Amino acid sequence: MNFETFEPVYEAILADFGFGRDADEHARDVAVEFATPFDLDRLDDWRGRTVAIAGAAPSLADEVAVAREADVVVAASTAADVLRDRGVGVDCMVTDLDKNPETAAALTREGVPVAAHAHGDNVPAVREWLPRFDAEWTLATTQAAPSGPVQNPGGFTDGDRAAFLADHVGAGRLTFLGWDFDYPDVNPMKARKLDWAARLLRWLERRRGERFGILDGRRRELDAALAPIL
Ligand SMILES: Nc1ncnc2c1ncn2[C@@H]1O[C@H](COP(=O)(O)OP(=O)(O)OP(=O)(O)O)[C@@H](O)[C@H]1O
Ligand SMILES: Nc1nc2c(c(=O)[nH]1)N=C(CO)CN2
Repeated sequence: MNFETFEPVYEAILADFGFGRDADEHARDVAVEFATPFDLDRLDDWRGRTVAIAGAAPSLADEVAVAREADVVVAASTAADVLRDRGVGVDCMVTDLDKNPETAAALTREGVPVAAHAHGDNVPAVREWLPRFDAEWTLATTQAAPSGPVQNPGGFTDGDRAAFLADHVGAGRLTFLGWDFDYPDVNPMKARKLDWAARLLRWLERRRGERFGILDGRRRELDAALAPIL
């Protein structure tokens, strides 16, 4: 997805959370200082393949078979640790550097691509961690307009950004593990972020002409939320 397509939804997210676009742009500009270009053609082997998108819901531990069956595994944030602890290799990690940046740094040094996200509320983490990553294996991302080496393939939370990245590089089928939109033990901010993750995934499945099972029973409500935006 390009930024022009993503922008109306981005604007709606900013308005809903009260986040500032200028703060996101500042974060992006900080990331530009540390990032080097990452050619997405390097993810060419995802094209047409089954890509598993691992979220970090507690259910993840019981669903690792979905990852084992996929051709490519993309892990959001702490999902990378859960999968690796269970012997499942991760082909890419997507993170905004807020929980397990050590894992992300280690993955880059192992030659695993990490999509590291800069946004208005994580500038200190961007400054601290991007220099510790192996730049060759780091894809710097923004939710604002792309600039220089910092790209925006679409999405908002770590998990849905993983799905948008897979879509962007031509994934054939997306499968999901570790997603639980009803998980009760999340704070109100996290719950709102998960609401947006669900809306973004609904938008993505509509664009792809696909059906993501994790959205079953929610499509009417999600379409109603998306209608005024799209
Ligand atoms: N029940 C759930 N609890 C937490 N994350 C979930 C859940 N269901 C799906 N996810 C997805 O898993 C991703 C990783 O979650 P985790 O809690 O490890 O990271 P996070 O760094 O807090 O994520 P974010 O900053 O994107 O909210 C989330 O971004 C979300 O897209
Ligand atoms: N400005 C801002 N942007 C974000 C934030 C956040 O807390 N603040 N959290 C995200 C994923 O959790 C993604 N983007």
